[in-house]
Amino acid sequence: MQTQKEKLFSTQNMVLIAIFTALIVVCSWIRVPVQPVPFTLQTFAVFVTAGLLGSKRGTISVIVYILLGIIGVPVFAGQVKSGPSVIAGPTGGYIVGFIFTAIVTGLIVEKAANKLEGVAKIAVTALAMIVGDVICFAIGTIWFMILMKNGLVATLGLCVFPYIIPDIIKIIVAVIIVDRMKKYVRYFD
Ligand SMILES: O=C(O)CCCC[C@@H]1SC[C@@H]2NC(=O)N[C@@H]21
Repeated sequence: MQTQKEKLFSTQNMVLIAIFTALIVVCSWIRVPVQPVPFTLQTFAVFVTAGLLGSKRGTISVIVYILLGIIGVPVFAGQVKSGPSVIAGPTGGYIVGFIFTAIVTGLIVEKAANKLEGVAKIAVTALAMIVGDVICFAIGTIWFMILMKNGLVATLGLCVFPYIIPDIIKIIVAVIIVDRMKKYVRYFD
């Protein structure tokens, strides 16, 4: 009988975690490098990862992604693309926020959405991603304000407003992908 820990770190789960870490890396490279905050597909990747793998495995994928960046692999999207200085920089709050996005989105999907069917399941999956995104933006914005000594309104103009419509589109696409792909990943649960 496998313990919870052995199950979480089974070979299948390690492979899944590696695949989804790679997805986050690739989605970080797909970016429009505007300053100070680039447009990227990182949140999309975190939504899909947490939606398909759930809270624990999804969060581990995000943490592995961040650790890769911290040790120097160029996986971040900002001007400086790796190293601890990125976390300490203006977009570091979003990167830390991805961890909480994965925890919260994964938990809501596991505990609520996966127990539902049809439209209700899709609606709760979308809600899970919206809540996760709001948390990421909140941490990213507060981080940016403190670091850049900016006011709230100016920071919202730089860090939130331009990204709302793109992030809504990402959520719609992520919900469709999670809905269609869930049956393949459930095999490994
Ligand atoms: O430097 C990094 O790697 C982090 C960049 C963070 C970009 C944020 S994530 C939420 C929002 N949506 C985007 O497309 N860009 C910002």
